[in-house]
Amino acid sequence: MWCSRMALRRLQQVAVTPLNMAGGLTSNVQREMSTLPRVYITRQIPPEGLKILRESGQVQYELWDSDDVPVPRKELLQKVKGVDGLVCVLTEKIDTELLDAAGPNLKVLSTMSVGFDHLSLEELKKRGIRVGYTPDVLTDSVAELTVALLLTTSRRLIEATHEAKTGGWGTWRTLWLCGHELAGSTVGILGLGRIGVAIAERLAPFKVKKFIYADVAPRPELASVINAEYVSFDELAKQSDFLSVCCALTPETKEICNKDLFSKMKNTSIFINTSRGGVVNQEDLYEALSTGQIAGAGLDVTVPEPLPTSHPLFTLKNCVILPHIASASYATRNNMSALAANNLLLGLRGEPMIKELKL
Ligand SMILES: O=C(O)[C@H](O)CO
Repeated sequence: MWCSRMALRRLQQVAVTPLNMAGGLTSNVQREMSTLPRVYITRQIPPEGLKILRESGQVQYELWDSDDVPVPRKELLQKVKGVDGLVCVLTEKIDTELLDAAGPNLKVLSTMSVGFDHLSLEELKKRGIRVGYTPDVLTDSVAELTVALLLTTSRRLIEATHEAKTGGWGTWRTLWLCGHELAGSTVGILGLGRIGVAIAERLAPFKVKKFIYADVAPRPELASVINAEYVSFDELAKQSDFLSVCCALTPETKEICNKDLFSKMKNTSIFINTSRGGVVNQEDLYEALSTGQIAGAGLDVTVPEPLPTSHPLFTLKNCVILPHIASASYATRNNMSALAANNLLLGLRGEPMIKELKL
């Protein structure tokens, strides 16, 4: 079964280019098209982006035509040889090995993600490769999911549906399945950016008493939108009833949420992470959750992804784990794919991209 599915995928992995889609072209047109910049797309991205590329007439592209399995590394290293542009998603490591395999033609990389921890920025910069990414278009979707995860965790919804379905629902009980409420609480944001602000804006109507945030430096403009107070990392841990992680994963933030942070949090606090799993030391989180150091955790991101079903975090009732779906709405994923396509085309034309990383 596995073999035949793999074989099918191989068959699906077709080159979709303006050339082979047009059919019956004159040799002049064919010659013209063969000089178009070559682009490899590492995933079957949502239709909006593909449509933009197809209708641009500006590139010839080939894609790994599956959304279910990532392109195998070996295949990827072959396919990128000599390309002018590359569209990737967050599962592909764009590192020295890959850039060497691509060679000197590669001018533009466009990732369909706001996160860029899968990219070796230094290498890209060294080689003068421009990089597009997809912030802003996913802010609403990520904020919405963060609120859903926070409420699911704090009000113990997964446990509750499980009890209801499996016979644990006896008489109405006074303290059964009690959780922690947002009204009157202090919400802390680690890393205040667009997404943190959007989360706070959505939580404010739940009668949150106070928003606080920690970051490398105060961000008065953003903070004023949600009336948030800048505090130290320690104060963030101590004061937050709900702590939402919104910072990017960088060498500085790697495992910044560890024993030290959890030990300072209240044992009634809820920890939420919708940024990157690498920001958290998962052994320390397990310890904090299993010993009651903190009340609960909601994670949309883990290390690794997928998190093996045998992972100890899955054994905990007070840990809600989602499979990295914060931006997963049809509208947002299409917008991300359109932005990634437009960034690529602009980059290949030598024009400013809509959203370009400053390297
Ligand atoms: O980096 C991103 O774009 C997100 O994690 C995907 O939703």
